[in-house]
Amino acid sequence: MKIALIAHDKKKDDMVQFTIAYKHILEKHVLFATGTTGLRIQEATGLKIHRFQSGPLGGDQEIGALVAKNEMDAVFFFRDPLTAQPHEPDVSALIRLCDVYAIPLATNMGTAEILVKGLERGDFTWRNIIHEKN
Ligand SMILES: O=C(CO)COP(=O)(O)O
Repeated sequence: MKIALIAHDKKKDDMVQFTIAYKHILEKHVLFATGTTGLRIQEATGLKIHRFQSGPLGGDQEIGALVAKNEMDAVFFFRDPLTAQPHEPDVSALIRLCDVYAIPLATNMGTAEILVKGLERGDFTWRNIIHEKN
C-alpha cells in the first residue's frame, strides 16, 4: 500500500515515536511524506521514504494530488489543532480529498494506532479492488 506520513511541527516527535514503534509494519509499504516530517522519520528509523516539498511549500498538495488519482491508500496526518498554520487551506484541502475518495485518514495518534494495526491485519485489501478498477 502507499502510505503518507505528515506531522505539524509540535506533533513531529509523536510521529517519530509512532514510526519507530511500527517500523516493522510500515517497512512493508511504500512510504511518502512531506519534507521535514520525512527527514525526521528517515533519520530516526532508516525507513525508505519518498519526500515531497515541506507542507507550507506545497507538500500537502503534492500528497493530495496522489489522493485525487486514488493512488494513496492511507494518510497519517498528525495535525496540530492548537497552532495556526500559514497553509491552512492546503491542510483542509488534503483532509477534504481524503473524504472525497474515502481514503483512511488518521489525524491523531489514537486513530493512527488503530489504522496501522488494521494495515498489519490486512484490512486494506479492499484498496486492491480500487487499484484494479483504475
Ligand atoms: O506542514 C506540514 C503539513 O501541513 C508538514 O510539513 P513538513 O513535514 O515539511 O514540516
